[in-house]
Amino acid sequence: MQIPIINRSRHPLPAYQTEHAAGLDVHANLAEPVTLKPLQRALIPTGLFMAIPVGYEMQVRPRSGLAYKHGISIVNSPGTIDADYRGELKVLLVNLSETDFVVQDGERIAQLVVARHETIAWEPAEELSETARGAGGYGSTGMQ
Ligand SMILES: O=c1ccn([C@H]2C[C@H](O)[C@@H](COP(=O)(O)OP(=O)(O)OP(=O)(O)O)O2)c(=O)[nH]1
Ligand SMILES: [Mg+2]
Repeated sequence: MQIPIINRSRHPLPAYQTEHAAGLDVHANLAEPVTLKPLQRALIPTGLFMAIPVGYEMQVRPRSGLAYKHGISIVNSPGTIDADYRGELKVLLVNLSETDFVVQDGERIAQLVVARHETIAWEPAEELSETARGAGGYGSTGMQ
C-alpha cells in the first residue's frame, strides 16, 4: 500500500529495519535535544504529514529497546493516527525511569504500524447472546 507523505524533517522517512518488520521506525525531528526528567512527558515532533487511506489507521507504538534500556514509553500507547488527520505526526514520550533521558534529534523514538479497521454502526438491543463466560472477567478464569 502507498501512503502519501510530506517530509518536513531533516531525517529519512520512517523505515522498516528488517525484511518482515511490522513497524516502521520514526525519527524525532528536534531543533535541540529534549531532556525528560523521571515521569516527565513531552510531545516530540517528527516533521511528517501524511494521508492514511480511509479504512486504515496508524498506530504509534513504543520501541522495546528504549523501554527496556531507558524506561521510555508512550503515554497514549498505542497512539492512533486517523485517516482524516493532516497535521504533524507527534509522539507523546514519557520517561518511566528514575534518571533523566535525553531525546536526540534524529533518534528513532517509536514505530508506526498501519492496520485496517472497521467502521461500525450500533444496533441497540435489549438482550445479548449467551456465552459460557458471561460477565466473568478481570481474572475470573484464574491466574495460572
Ligand atoms: O500519538 C499520537 C496520537 C494522535 N496524533 C494525532 C493524529 C490523530 O488523528 C489526532 C487525534 O488523536 P486522538 O483522537 O487520539 O486524540 P484526541 O484527544 O481524541 O483529540 P481529537 O479531539 O483531536 O480527536 O492526533 C498524533 O499525532 N500522535
Ligand atoms: Mg479523537
